[in-house]
Amino acid sequence: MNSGRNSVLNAKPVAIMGGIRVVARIRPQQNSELEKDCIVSATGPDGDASSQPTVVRIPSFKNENEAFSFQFSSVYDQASTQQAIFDNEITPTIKHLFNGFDVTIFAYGVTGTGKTHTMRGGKSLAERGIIPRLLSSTYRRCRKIEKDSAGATSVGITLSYYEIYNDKVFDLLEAPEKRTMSGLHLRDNGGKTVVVGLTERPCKSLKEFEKIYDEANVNRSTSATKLNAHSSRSHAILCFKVTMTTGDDVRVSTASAIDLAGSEDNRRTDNGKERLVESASINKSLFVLAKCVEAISQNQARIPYRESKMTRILSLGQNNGLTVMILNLAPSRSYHLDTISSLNFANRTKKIEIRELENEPITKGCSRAVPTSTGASMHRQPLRPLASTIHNTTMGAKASSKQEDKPAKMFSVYSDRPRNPSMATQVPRDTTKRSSPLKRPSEAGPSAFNRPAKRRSLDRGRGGPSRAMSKEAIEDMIEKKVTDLLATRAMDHASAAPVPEISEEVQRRLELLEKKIDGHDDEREQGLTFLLMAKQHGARGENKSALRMFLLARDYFPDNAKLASKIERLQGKLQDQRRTGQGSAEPDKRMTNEESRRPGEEVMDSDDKNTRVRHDDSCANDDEYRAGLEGTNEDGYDSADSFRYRTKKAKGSKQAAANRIRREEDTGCPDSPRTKQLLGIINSREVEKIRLLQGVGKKRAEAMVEALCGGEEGDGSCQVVVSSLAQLGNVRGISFKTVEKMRSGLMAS
Ligand SMILES: Nc1ncnc2c1ncn2[C@@H]1O[C@H](COP(=O)(O)OP(=O)(O)OP(=O)(O)O)[C@@H](O)[C@H]1O
Repeated sequence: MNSGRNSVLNAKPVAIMGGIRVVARIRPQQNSELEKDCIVSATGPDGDASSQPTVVRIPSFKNENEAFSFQFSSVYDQASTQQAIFDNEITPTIKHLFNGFDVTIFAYGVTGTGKTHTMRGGKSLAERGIIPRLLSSTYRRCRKIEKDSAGATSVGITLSYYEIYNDKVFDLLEAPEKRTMSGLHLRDNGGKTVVVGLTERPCKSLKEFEKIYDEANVNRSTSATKLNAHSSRSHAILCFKVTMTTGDDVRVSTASAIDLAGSEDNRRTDNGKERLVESASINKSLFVLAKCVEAISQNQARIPYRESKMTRILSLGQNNGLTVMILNLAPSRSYHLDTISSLNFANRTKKIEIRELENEPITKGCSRAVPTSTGASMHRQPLRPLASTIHNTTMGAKASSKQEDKPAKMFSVYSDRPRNPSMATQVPRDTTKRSSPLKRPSEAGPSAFNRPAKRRSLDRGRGGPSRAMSKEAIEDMIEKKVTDLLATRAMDHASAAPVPEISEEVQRRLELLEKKIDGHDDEREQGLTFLLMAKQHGARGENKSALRMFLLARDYFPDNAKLASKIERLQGKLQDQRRTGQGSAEPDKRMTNEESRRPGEEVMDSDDKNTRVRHDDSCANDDEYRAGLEGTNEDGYDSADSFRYRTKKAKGSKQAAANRIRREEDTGCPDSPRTKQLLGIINSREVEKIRLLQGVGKKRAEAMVEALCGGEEGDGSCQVVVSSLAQLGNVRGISFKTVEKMRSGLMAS
C-alpha cells in the first residue's frame, strides 16, 4: 500500500476495508495465585503449540472437560515481553500514522489483568509499555523524515491527555484544582468527537513527553482495590497529533492510546461506597461498549454510542483508520467467568469492519477546515458514503471540492455477516491481497470492492429527518443538539478573549449555580442509571432485582406513568410467581445493580450465563434491608458496601419516609419480625405499651389509640386491625416518619 510514493504528502486519500485487529495477552500469574489454578492457555491453530499462538483456550465454567477456543489475530502468553507486543502489533501502525491514517490502540479487560502494564508499563527500558515506545518510535521517525527531506518537511507533535472519570471528562494536562464539577463537554465536529477546551501541548522530544506524561499520570484517578493495588478508576486517553508540513501541504493524523478502566465484579472487590460509584460508572460504560458492539454486529439501525462518554469518544466502528484492541486476560480460575465474558466481547469486536481512510492533505490558505486548536480527541474522518471515498481516489480535488454538497453525516459500518448468505459463498476470499495494512495474509478478508457491503443510514442522511424516524432517533437528535449547543457555548466561552475580570462574588455565585445544575443532572442521570439497571435485570429474568431498581428509579421520576405501570406489572408477575412457587427459581442478589454485573455478560454462552448469579430468593434478610434503609448514611447510600441509593432531595422528609415504606411493601416480601412486633403493639391499643415505642410518649400514645379507635367520630370499639405499616402511616396523627422511628426502636427478634 502506498509503496513507491516520493512523498507522503502527495498521496490521495485511500479507503480500504479492515477490521479491528484484536490481540489477546495473558498476564503472568501473580504471587498470590496458585499455579494449579491456571486455566487459560495460548495455542497455535488446531492446538499446535509450536507456532505463533492465535487461540485462547479456556474450560467451560460448568464442565471442566469441555473447553472453549477463541481465535484472534495473535495471542501473547504469560511469557511474552513488552517488546514483542510492541514490535509485532504496534510498530506496523507507525508508518501508516505517517502515511495519514489515524491509529487507535486500546486495552480492554477486567480489573487487574494488565491493561495499564501493557499501555504504560514500568520504568525500566524492558518494562516500558506501548505508549512510551510508540512515542519513542514516532520521534525517531520524525527525525528521519526531516533528515531525509533535508529540512523540506517538518514534523510537529502535539499532545493531549484526558480521563473519563464517572462519565465526566477531565484534562490530565491541567492541574486537578482547575477541574470543574461537570468536566469538559464533548461535541460532534464534522464526524469527530471533540473535547471542548482540552489542552493541546506541543511536545518536541521524547524527554519532554516523558516529563509531561509522568506528571499527568499523577493526576489520573487510581486507587487500591482488593483486586488491584493500583487500580485505574478512569478511562485514560492519550492522543498525539502528528502534523507534517511541506511547503503549503499539511498532513495531520492522530494516534490515540487508550487505557480503559477494568470491569469489576463487586462481589469480589469489597469496594466501599466511593469505589462502588466509580465501579458502577466503569461497568456501565463498558456495558454500553458491549451494547454498541452487539448493535454493530447485528447491523442495527441505532448504535448507542451516545449512552456513555467513553463509547462516544472511542466510536468503535465509526472512526476510520486503524484500530488495535489488546484484550488483557488473567490466567487464573478466580477470573473464570470474567475471562469468558471478555473473550466473548472480543470475539464480537473482531468482527466489526471499518473503513481505513487516509487523512486528506490540507493546503495552507485553502478554506478546508483544519482540526481545531481548542482540543480534539479521536479525530474521526468526516463520515461519508463509501462510494464517494472510492471516487476520491480517482477524482482527486474535483471530488473533494464537491464534498460540501454532501449530506452531513453518512457512514458505513460493516459486519462480517453478509446480508445475503448465498453471496458469502459466491464471493471468493482473496487471500493474496491484504485488505488491511495490519492484517496478515491468513486473516485478510475480502476487499471493500468485492464485499457485499452494507451501507447504513444513507437514506436517512439525505433529506433531513425522515417522517419514519424512531423515538430513539429523535431523542438522540435532541440530545445531540443540546450537547452541541452547550459545547459551543463552552467553546465560545473558552475562546472569547480577553475575558473581563469578574468579581469574587460573581464567581462564587457562578460556581454555586454550576453545582446546582450539575446536581440536577446527576440526579436525573442516577435515575436513568436505575432504569437501565432495571432493564438489564429484567432482560436476565431477575424480576425481583428489576423491581427494586424500578422502585428506586420512581423516586426520580415520580410522575412517570409508564414507569408506574411497569412497576405494577412486575409486582403482579412476582405475586403470580410466588403463588405458583416459581419465584424460588429466580436469581436474585443483594447486590442488585450494574456494578455487580460484568460488561459482556449478556453475550456469555447460555451455558454459563446463570451460574455466576447467586440464588437467593428468600426475604429472610429483609430486616437487614429495611434497617439499611433506615440507617442510610449521609451520602445517600445505606452502607459502605451497598449501592441502594436514597435520593438526596427526599432525605429526611415525610415524603421520603412514606416512599420507603411503600417501596418495602411493593416488593411483596412478608413482614419482618420488627414490623410484626410493631403492628402487634399498635393493635393491642394499650397506651402503656404504645408509649414505650421510640419517639412516642404518653400523650402521643393516647392520641394514637384515640385515632385508631376512630377518634371522636368513631364508635370506640377499636375493631379495625392495622395490617401494614402503610396503613399505620395513614392513620390520622401518625406520620410515616413516626412509623419508621417506632419500628427502628424495636429489637428484631
Ligand atoms: N505482563 C505482565 N507482566 C508482569 N506483571 C504484570 C503483567 N501484566 C500485569 N502485571 C501486573 O499485574 C498487576 C495488575 O496490572 P494492571 O494494573 O496493569 O491491571 P489493569 O488491568 O490496568 O487493572 P485496572 O483495570 O484495575 O486498572 C500489576 O501489579 C502489574 O504489574
